[in-house]
Amino acid sequence: MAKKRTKSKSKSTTTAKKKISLKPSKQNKIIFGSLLIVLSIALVFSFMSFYFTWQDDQSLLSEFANRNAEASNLLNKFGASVSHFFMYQGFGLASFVFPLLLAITGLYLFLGLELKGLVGKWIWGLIGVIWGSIALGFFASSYPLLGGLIGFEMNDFLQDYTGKIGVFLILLFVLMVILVRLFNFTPEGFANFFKSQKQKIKSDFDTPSTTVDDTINEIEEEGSIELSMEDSVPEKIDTYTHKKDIPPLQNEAGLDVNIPEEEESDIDLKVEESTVEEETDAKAAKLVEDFGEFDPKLELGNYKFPTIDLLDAHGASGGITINQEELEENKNRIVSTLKNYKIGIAQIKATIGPTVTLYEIVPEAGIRISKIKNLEDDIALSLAALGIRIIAPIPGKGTVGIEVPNKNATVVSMRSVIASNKFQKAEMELPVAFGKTISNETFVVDLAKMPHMLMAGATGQGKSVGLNAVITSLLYKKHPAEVKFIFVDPKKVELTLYNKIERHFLAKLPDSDEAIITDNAKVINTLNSLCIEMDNRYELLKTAMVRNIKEYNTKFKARKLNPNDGHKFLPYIVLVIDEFADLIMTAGKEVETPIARLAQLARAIGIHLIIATQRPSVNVITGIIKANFPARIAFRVTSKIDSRTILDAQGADQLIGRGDMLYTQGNDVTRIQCAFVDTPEVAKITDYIGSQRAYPEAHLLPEYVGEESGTSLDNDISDRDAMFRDAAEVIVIAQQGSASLIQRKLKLGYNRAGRIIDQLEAAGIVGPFEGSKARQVLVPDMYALEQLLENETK
Ligand SMILES: Nc1ncnc2c1ncn2[C@@H]1O[C@H](COP(=O)(O)OP(=O)(O)OP(=O)(O)O)[C@@H](O)[C@H]1O
Repeated sequence: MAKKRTKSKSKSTTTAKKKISLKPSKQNKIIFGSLLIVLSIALVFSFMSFYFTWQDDQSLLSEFANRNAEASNLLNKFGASVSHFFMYQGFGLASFVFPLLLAITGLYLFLGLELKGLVGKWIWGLIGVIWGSIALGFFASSYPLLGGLIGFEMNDFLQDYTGKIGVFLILLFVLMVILVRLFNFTPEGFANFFKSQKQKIKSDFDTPSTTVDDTINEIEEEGSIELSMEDSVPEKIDTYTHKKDIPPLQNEAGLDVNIPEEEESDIDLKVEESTVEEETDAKAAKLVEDFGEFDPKLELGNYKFPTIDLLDAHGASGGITINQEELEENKNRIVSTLKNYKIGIAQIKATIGPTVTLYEIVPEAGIRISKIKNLEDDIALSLAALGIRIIAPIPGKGTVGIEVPNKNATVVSMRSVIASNKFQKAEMELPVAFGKTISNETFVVDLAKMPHMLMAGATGQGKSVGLNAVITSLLYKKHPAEVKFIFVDPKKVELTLYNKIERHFLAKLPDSDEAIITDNAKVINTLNSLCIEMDNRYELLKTAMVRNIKEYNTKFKARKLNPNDGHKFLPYIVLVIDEFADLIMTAGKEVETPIARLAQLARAIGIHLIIATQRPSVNVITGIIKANFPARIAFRVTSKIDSRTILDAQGADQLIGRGDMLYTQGNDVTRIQCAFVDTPEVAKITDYIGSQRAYPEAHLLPEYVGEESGTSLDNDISDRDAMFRDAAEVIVIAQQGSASLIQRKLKLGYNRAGRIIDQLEAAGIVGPFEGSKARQVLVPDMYALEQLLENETK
């Protein structure tokens, strides 16, 4: 029953809604507008004749129903009654405002203008009516017809409380409010108005016919003129052209008839500009109305995101296992250890995390935190546990933190972090769920904001798992149309699983067979191709007049960017490089330069880099790389120096391994237990995605013709570098084909030496590029070189 009632109720509300939303048709608007205009004319006639006939008609007022009774008013009994109501019993002469308001409303309807602007007019009109009737009641109290009954009574009422002077002042104040708010009255404008009037009159006398040019000159001489509004001109503009939203027009509308031509054309220009923009907007709106917003996911519209049951719970029931005894024991050890160093504790608090428990200590008054900091190593030694980290003080808290590993660490499963509310509800571009913090909160960050990530850790400490956690997070949240990965995997085994999702999620060079890059030489081409992609994307952003990929894609989805002009939906590109050390050792500058370039510039256009390395030494993580990777992750490393290299702080050497990691993005260092995702789980996910309908091929990156590809080498003797012969000699004597040797011996720049090496290759003096090794020298000695060069010139 109750259900029925609510049903019927909701039905009635929907029909009511429907009724409300029914817009009057254009015809109805015209009819209603005409009715109001006619009514206003009738009122004007009635009101005007009322002043001549009211005495005659007064006796007839009660005989409205009597058909034979005839009134003297121009509109007979109707006119007499309405006028009596408005003029006599109402507001007197001020009632003329009503037909004016009716006429304006009628015109708005008739011309089909937006009715929003009417509200203000009615409010100001009613204020004007009340003010007018009171003012007339006050100034013409002996002619009560002028102020009407309301004017007379209100005036009387006010005078009883404030006296004549009070009423006068109130009227003056309200007049001021009306002038200032409605007519933008300012003292300067007032003065200027009189000044210009005076000058006009003067010039009228001096030169009877003033040209438009003269007026312009006058105005220019006076500089910028702030003019007060002049009676009905702005109103006219408002009512008939509805160009209220162009302030300059309104302000200058106060000018007399001699508005300088240029000013007018200036205004016209502005109007045109806005209409052009409006036009494109309107076009886009029309397209959106017809076809809906552009949906990049449409091509794979049936794509199903991986389900949570593809991931294992890894035995974790969700709770953390730490017993009270262990807590108590650790507390006692901390207290007694600190006591040995004469550090009293006022308070101690424990926060239990998945792998470590944080004991927060408030030292007794008078104990310096620096003392605890100095004793860091001794305390760690006394507590005799692996993986103790002391944070003195905890930033922003003023307490000292001691992190002690739990005896039984809890595995944080990827399943639990993916299922967490925080990840599911994350409104991020590229959400990454790393794991859980020490306070057992799921740690989710936006890769798009990082914007690049550096990951380091000794072998076997959880780097590959960490990389998989990042990739899995993105696979669970993003559609294949929104993100593309490029994987560089010199170890050839870690990322091969992702081959199955090549046509969904991977990007590759047009000429390559494998999407996952295992060959270091190909990395250089890919990086350079990414640089080209970056430049192309910047160009697109520039033409679209937006600042970043998010704005660009929003604009593209709203169909404001024409695909015929080269615009397209841009997916995010995530470049993942495992074993970066290996890469930098073999290719050096050749990878460092494009990586640094990408890291510096690619954030706005949606290219993000994730670099992982086993060896976080300074020659791998160079200054230029470090400076451009603000987000760093350290798994356990073997030395304090490595920790400093990666985090600019120590602590990574004190981690306990197995996914225990430190994350920093600036100053704060957060300890996190990385989520665990096993290879079989990744296989299940990639199988699940791979079995679905895919794009015809992987996302193609722009083509890049590498300098080392050999195809571009031409053996043009006249084009050779001046130092070519010297370089050849150096190489042959040393029997070592490296550009750096030429650089050193001949004191040349890197680029020039590289060019010379190319020319030497083309001349057959050195062999092709071989990655980490120096090039083979094909000429055994100086004699052979002489002969080779001589033969060339013949
Ligand atoms: N988050 C984690 N939770 C639990 N155990 C983990 C976690 N991360 C890694 N492990 C354990 O550590 C082992 C090694 O991890 P992983 O293969 O990721 O190390 P790695 O740093 O990539 O090593 P390498 O550099 O040799 O590839 C895993 O097989 C797993 O048993």
